[in-house]
Amino acid sequence: MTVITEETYKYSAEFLISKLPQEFQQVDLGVICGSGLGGLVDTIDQSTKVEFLYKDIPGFVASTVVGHAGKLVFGHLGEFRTPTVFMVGRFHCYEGHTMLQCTLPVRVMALMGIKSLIVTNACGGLKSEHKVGDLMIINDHLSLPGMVGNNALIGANIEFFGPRFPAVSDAYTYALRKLAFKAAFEVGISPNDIREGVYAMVTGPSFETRVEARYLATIGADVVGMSTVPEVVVARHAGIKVLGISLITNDVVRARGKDAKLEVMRELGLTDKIDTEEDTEKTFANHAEVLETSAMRSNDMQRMVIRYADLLAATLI
Ligand SMILES: O=P(O)(O)O[C@@H]1C[C@H](O)[C@@H](CO)O1
Ligand code: HPA
Repeated sequence: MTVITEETYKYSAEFLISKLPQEFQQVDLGVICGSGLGGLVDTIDQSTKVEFLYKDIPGFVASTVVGHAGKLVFGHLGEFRTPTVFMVGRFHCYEGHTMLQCTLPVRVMALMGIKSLIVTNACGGLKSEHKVGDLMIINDHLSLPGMVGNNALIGANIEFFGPRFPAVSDAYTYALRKLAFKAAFEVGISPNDIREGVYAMVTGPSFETRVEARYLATIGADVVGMSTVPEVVVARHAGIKVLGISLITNDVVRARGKDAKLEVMRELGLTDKIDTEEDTEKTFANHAEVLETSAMRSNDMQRMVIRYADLLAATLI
């Protein structure tokens, strides 16, 4: 396995800087586009944008998931033309990449000067009040892998980026969350369609079982996904402020599912012995539905991110 050291990050950043025009050698904002959400780069000034395929950047691994283009794009975002670097497609642990490989681009962005990062993702909603297509501003996360030994910062600490024991109890900056809601309302997103809550990370790639989904909801999660948290932890370690936006692309199964015993009792006419009625509702998560919902809502999310970038550029946060 390739060893990733401080030099690896610096080498990647120097490679990019050597190929970029002056205006993008230092960038202010980073954006990580989740499943099906890469269309944001079609909204930037196409005449100045510069693209690199991940496979051509030293240190980067390949992106293998449908809906993740696999390119790093530099461009001007919004009316204030904020110099921005976009990851169009991210790396996930379930692709077989380590946490260090998945988060390498965040440290490269840190070396290129970003002070602020927007992470977006597609996720499953765990709460009955969620609707498919709702947006959620992340206000906290629950890292299932991180809690059981797969934290993105495991290994020798690179002091150059940050301290051995960084605090992440306030990983999602309050002022940025406020700015994101302001941006959302200003572009016409209804308060009924955007929420604030907790993102739980699981590694995937299998979706949750029904009881896993109930468990996640019980321990405090509002939505569940397979990414984001490692990037956020590494960004916070490097002192980068983070805004997280989730798009609820599917309703995660919370029902108990069909009860085989009851069904057979019904079939044999033993109905007088049935004393409970089980919930038989069930749906199955699938990646096609995730991409379909992303496509449906990506326009709103793009307008919100553009407005947010302008509000951010106009403030001192
Ligand atoms: O990159 P994100 O977190 O948006 O991708 C989600 C999680 C899985 O990779 C995939 C499941 O459909 O979409
Ligand atoms: O239901 C889900 N579970 C986990 N990850 C996801 N990413 C999109 N939807 C889901």
